[in-house]
Amino acid sequence: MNEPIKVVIAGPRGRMGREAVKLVMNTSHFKLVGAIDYKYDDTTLNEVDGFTDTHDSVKVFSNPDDCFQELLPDVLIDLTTPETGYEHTKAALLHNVRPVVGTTGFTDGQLDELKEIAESRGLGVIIAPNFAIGAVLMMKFSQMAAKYFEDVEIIEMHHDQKLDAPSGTGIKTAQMIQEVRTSKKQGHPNEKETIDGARGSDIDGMRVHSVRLPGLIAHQQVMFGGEGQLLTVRHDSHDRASFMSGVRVCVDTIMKLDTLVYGLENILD
Ligand SMILES: NC(=O)C1=CN([C@@H]2O[C@H](COP(=O)(O)OP(=O)(O)OC[C@H]3O[C@@H](n4cnc5c(N)ncnc54)[C@H](O)[C@@H]3O)[C@@H](O)[C@H]2O)C=CC1
Ligand SMILES: O=C(O)C1=N[C@H](C(=O)O)C[C@H](O)C1
Repeated sequence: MNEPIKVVIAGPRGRMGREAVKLVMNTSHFKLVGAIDYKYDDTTLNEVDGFTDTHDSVKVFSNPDDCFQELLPDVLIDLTTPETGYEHTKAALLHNVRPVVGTTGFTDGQLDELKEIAESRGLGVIIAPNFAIGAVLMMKFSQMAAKYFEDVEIIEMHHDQKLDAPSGTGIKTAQMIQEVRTSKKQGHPNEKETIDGARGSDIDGMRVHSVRLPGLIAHQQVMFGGEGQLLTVRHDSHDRASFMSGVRVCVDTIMKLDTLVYGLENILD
């Protein structure tokens, strides 16, 4: 029998991290060997609020280098914050650990740098702004529609604890649309914002609007306007469990990659 894939999770106490801990613990060919958390250094996960005795073999580290050096994991799943996630991803690669990154908010420069490190070491990295299969389809359907409708506005809606705006999904959707849409500055040429930000952010002339409200989880609506018609493509994540089948596919796939893949759509059949 093959050895299980040894996984470390960064951000285990977070909303996504807790789901990922469940996923890894409940997948027979994955083994959760460690966690990275800026608190609880040198403990085991069962000593952390909300975890149980079943987590007593999961070592917690605050320093990612110590974690990778001691545990020699195969894969890091990072679900933290933009700057921390970038540092963890880089550290993982330098220790020959393959990162599956759900954390959003990386800059283009950071993505380029991580790709270069990954390729120079022949290691896979997956950076997936959205792990939900439905969200990937929503992005692909939007890309299909954008071939025929060049006027598009993206409305992404999230819980009010989210740090980055626009969301990773909003940016990725705009980038996928950009691949097929003739560049266009939308709206009236003389349009003027009388209050800053009224028209949202601007990606290649498309507008991206970010809604943040308690009660929301993760939702996005892409609206296409044409003469006498409106097309809306929408996806809703009502539960963070919606992201976990994508995380599982990434952990399974990453062992076969030797470069950086940005977006789950690139590894799905
Ligand atoms: N790709 C996807 O499908 C999804 C991505 N996300 C992204 O995942 C990230 C996490 O989201 P949530 O779980 O909602 O956030 P959260 O705020 O609930 O969790 C973040 C966790 O990171 C931990 N953390 C912060 N700094 C750290 C450090 N230096 N070392 C170790 N841990 C540290 C915090 O303790 C916290 O537990 C965000 O960037 C979010 O945008 C969220 C949902 C889905
Ligand atoms: O922070 C979140 O919650 C989410 N973040 C990701 C993003 O920025 O797109 C994915 C999903 O929308 C949930």
